[in-house]
Amino acid sequence: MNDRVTDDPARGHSSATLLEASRLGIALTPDLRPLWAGARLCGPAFTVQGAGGDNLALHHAVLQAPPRSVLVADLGGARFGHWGEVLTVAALHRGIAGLLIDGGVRDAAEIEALGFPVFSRNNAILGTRKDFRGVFGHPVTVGGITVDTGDLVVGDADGVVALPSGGAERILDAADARVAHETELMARLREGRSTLELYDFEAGGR
Ligand SMILES: O=C([O-])CC(=O)C(=O)O
Ligand SMILES: [Mg+2]
Repeated sequence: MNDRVTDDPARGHSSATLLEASRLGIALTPDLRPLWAGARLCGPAFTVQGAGGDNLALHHAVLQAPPRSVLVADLGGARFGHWGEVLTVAALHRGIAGLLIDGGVRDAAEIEALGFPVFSRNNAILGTRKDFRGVFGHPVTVGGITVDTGDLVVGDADGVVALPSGGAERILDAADARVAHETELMARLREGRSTLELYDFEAGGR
């Protein structure tokens, strides 16, 4: 294992592996996308209830979230630039691991250059009001899934999953087993076996 994986609260597993291993409905809508190619989001959630078109809650959240946490913010899907380069620099300085936002962000190129993982519903230029101070640490709904503070959020090129904090260890152990099994299967495929026989899809005699 390399250092990145050792350091990784999700043991380096992909969103797809974690979803399959969980056997739960923990996948957010595919409409929440990485802001830049190669972004990987991973860490315990710190939840933020904001108001669409208003980003004061995010300015406060950066100060309240613990280091290594992922800000998980419900901005109602609104098409505004709720987050940009300035907030990214502030978040990086405080050791925040990334942002998952049901709403819009801006400054995509600058955020990519800073290497800060952001997953959002849209990119939008329009600036925001600064009126609503936000509610923190309570369950929020993002991408159709309820996320609570402490849930393990993992996002990559395929999408985002949120593992309930109480079940995360079980899911990670199941993901380890799934990866080991698939590594074995792929070795058989390289020897010339087929997916149909290895998975026994047609055992019913169709
Ligand atoms: O308007 C804001 O507070 C968001 C923003 O542009 C930035 O973070 O650069
Ligand atoms: Mg800005």
